[in-house]
Amino acid sequence: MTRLSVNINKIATLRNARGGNVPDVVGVALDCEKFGADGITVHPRPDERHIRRKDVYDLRPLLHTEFNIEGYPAPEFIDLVLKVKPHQVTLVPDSPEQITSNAGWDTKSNFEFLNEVLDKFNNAGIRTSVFVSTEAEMIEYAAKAGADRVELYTEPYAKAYAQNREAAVTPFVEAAKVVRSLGLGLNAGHDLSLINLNYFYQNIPWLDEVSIGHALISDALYLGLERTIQEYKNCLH
Ligand SMILES: CC(=O)[C@@H](O)[C@H](O)COP(=O)(O)O
Ligand SMILES: NCC(=O)COP(=O)(O)O
Repeated sequence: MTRLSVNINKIATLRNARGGNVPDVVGVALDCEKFGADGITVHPRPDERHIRRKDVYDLRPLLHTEFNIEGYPAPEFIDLVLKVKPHQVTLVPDSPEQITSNAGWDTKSNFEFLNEVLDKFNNAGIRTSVFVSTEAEMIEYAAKAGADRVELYTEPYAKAYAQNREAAVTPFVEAAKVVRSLGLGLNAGHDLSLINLNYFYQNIPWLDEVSIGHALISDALYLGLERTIQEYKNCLH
């Protein structure tokens, strides 16, 4: 079964546009679960432009499904994750000023750093995932550094899908085979949508999890949150 983790960053973006608590980030997360989400993903960025540290603490005791926290492992992030103890932490190589994630880790150059950080989370019993491109060497070094899973950065797939979906998915299928041969779990995310998700899944049915936010929350404006989550789940079988 491939699990759908709903990324609720964009709900926090909307809330932060005004000073109050509308929409209620925790309430929306609980509704995502009620409507069939298998997990909730957040990516607290250092400037708290969407998810705030407080949201992460508020969410933890109330969620019934898997909680995945993504981010760059700066000391404050490591401290937050170790205190909150989510089911999974996903390490992303973003610098603070980035608009959004735009690349996987160079796991070879950052091997010692990743190894040290992964050790901390592994010792705390938190499942670890490392955001990577489809390059086999990057996946191999993520495994050597101690990751339980990798998350394939799917923006290149999403961008190339309209032109030639078979060519778009091929490097991801090859990478997914490498991941499987190394005994790692497999996640994927970034710009997955109702347009491109089912084809990705059909080609890589051993995917453990997809995390989806931007397109899913945008679709919910038209379809409503409950129907949207059901439609994304329908893409995963
Ligand atoms: C790690 C990743 O792929 C991102 O998609 C990210 O979690 C989204 O972050 P923003 O919502 O800040 O663009
Ligand atoms: N890890 C990817 C994620 O959480 C959501 O990415 P996107 O769907 O907002 O592009």
